[in-house]
Amino acid sequence: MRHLNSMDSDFSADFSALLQGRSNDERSVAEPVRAILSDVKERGDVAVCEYTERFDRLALTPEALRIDAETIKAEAARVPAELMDALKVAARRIEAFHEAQKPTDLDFTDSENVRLGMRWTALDAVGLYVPGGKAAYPSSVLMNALPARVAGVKRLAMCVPTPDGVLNPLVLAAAQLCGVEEIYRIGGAQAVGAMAYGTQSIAPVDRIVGPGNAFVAEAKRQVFGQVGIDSIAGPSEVVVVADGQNDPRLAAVDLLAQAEHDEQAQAILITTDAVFGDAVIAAVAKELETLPRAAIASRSWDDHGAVIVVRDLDEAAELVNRLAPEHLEVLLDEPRGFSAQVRHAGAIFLGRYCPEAVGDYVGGPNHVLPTSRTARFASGLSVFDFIKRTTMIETNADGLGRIGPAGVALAHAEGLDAHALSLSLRLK
Ligand SMILES: NC(=O)C1=CN([C@@H]2O[C@H](COP(=O)(O)OP(=O)(O)OC[C@H]3O[C@@H](n4cnc5c(N)ncnc54)[C@H](O)[C@@H]3O)[C@@H](O)[C@H]2O)C=CC1
Ligand SMILES: N[C@@H](Cc1c[nH]c[nH+]1)C(=O)O
Ligand SMILES: [Zn+2]
Repeated sequence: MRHLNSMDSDFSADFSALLQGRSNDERSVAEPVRAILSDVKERGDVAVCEYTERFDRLALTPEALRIDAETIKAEAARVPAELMDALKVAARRIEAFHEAQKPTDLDFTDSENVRLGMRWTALDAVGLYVPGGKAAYPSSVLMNALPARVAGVKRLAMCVPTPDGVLNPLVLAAAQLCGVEEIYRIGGAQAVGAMAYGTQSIAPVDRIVGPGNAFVAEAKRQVFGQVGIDSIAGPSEVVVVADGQNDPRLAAVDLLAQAEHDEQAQAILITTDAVFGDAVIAAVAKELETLPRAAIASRSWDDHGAVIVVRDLDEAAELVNRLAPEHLEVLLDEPRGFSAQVRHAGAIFLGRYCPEAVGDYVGGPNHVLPTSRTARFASGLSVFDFIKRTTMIETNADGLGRIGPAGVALAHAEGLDAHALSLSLRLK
């Protein structure tokens, strides 16, 4: 864990090193991912099966890649009723929030008698990546599938790794709840490749969405162009901004809630109170003594964690904007003023009673969010990832008569005479 203080003379260099640190890690998986993707592209199912045996310790044949309907039903039926109820609470809230995002089409006739429009159409086929290497993510099934359903996508194909062949009943129950029936028990770069290029038994999709570890995130980056992707949603990150008026244990568990996802996850505390910062560091160490996933969380905290002491909240906001974190928690009495200064963050959690875990499960907004500072230009998963725009122009002799001459002039200026003729021959 790095312990920085903005008043120190070497702060600027240390902070830059913190910004740089994780992107170096990410680049290291680019080559292995490239090799896996090209192998899957070339050899299809056979390659997918081989990588699944190697990385998930599961021997498969092409016929067994897909989880059959009977198995889905039987596994989902094992989920206790209380857990099913919890899933439904989450699903209801996620669905309602995404329903509210649906945009309206444009259709109007302007003053020059030209009718203009823009209409939204759902994608035909989408691949949903649900992570499952170090933890199972039923919540990510909901976050992926519900916006796609709300958007009206026809075909939803889902990939979820099943290490050692162990199926997660709640993951399958969540898929069933969302009406997802085409599910493959594969993960990692090989699953992304299979959905992007298609194999003998998996038809290609038009866009791949969903979170995953560094291999999954890099694979999505590399298949972009062949298919669309949502964003780079890699190993989780949180920045917690807190004054000294918080319980150090609460800030500590918020940081660990992120660290326990992955050794590559990143949790950063920014505080105006140095004594509080020290108390949080001690509280993290104490929690790690008993946390079941301490092995993962302590690697993440040691390698990528940071506590940054700043002069004031304005400086905190500046650093948050440079970090462009996936998640930002604002543990202040008046969080709105602070959050108004933040331009770059995937999702913001406001107030002392709104930890990020609210958004991971039951808040409503999506938890599939841009990582590695990509929140500078990217956004979390939403209905917009499952729809696309088509623009429309309709006019008649009158409308063309009004706007056509300017088009003819521009066509001549570009030296494109057929363009000019195409307009001028229609002008009276
Ligand atoms: N940014 C976001 O919105 C979210 C991110 N996450 C992140 O998703 C990730 C989930 O990670 P995992 O549990 O690992 O599941 P995962 O499903 O993303 O990755 C497991 C797969 O990684 C591949 N893999 C593992 N080691 C490999 C190696 N040495 N070479 C090639 N491939 C390898 C395997 O194929 C395996 O199937 C975490 O980092 C978590 O923070 C989770 C939810 C939301
Ligand atoms: N924290 C994860 C999401 C999550 C799923 N389950 C628990 N947490 C992320 O958004 O990166
Ligand atoms: Zn989480």
